[in-house]
Amino acid sequence: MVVNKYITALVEAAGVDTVLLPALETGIPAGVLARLDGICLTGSYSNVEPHHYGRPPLPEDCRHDPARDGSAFSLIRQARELNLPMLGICRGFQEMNVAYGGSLYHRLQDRPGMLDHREPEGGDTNGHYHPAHDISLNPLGLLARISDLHSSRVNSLHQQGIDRLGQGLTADATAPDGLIEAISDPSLAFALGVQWHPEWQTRHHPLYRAIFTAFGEACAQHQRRFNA
Ligand SMILES: N[C@@H](CCC(=O)NCCCC(=O)O)C(=O)O
Repeated sequence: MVVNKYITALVEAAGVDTVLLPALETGIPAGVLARLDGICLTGSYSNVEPHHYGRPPLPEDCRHDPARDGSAFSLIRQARELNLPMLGICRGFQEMNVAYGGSLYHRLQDRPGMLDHREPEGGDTNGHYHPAHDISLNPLGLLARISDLHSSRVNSLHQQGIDRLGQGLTADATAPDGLIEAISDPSLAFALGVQWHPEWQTRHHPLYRAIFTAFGEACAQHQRRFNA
């Protein structure tokens, strides 16, 4: 399943048609991605299983999704091989970092000096996706290039976060507590991951809209080069 806000942002702000791929623990079969022009890895309340980054299991009450892990890591590997545009959001951002050999912190709110990055308790959905903390953008990163911004304020709905940055990734933005909030792979045409949720009401957030617009442009360029 996918929450409709992702589809709305992809159609309205990226201008792309969408297909949903299944979560398969054995991964997405080779050849599927050659027929696509980009992939968007969405958020999920489940967590990447720590054995993927060499850490002990999380507590029993933490939600896992091995099928999602299997699909995501096969999609990221194939997208890198094909230089297929890739946008990772929240869990998708974390999957990208792990796929590049990075690792994750768990329960950021329990770590000294770290902000509580979870969504506010109670309230309505709009409140959950309200801007929660500032980010500083790396002027050399993809995010700064596509948004022309030095800083912004973003929503926050997560308790895991990047510990070790994956090999070959650039840290494109950081939170006030130093947590990496955006990553990119400069060796690919377009590979961007963000810890927050830019799919939420892209019409009202120029940074969020710029992310999807740039992703859509990268997909269109890929189609012109490879699938015309
Ligand atoms: N489980 C991870 C990732 C959290 C995440 O993706 N949250 C958003 C889910 C709802 C949505 O898609 O908006 C973590 O806790 O860090």
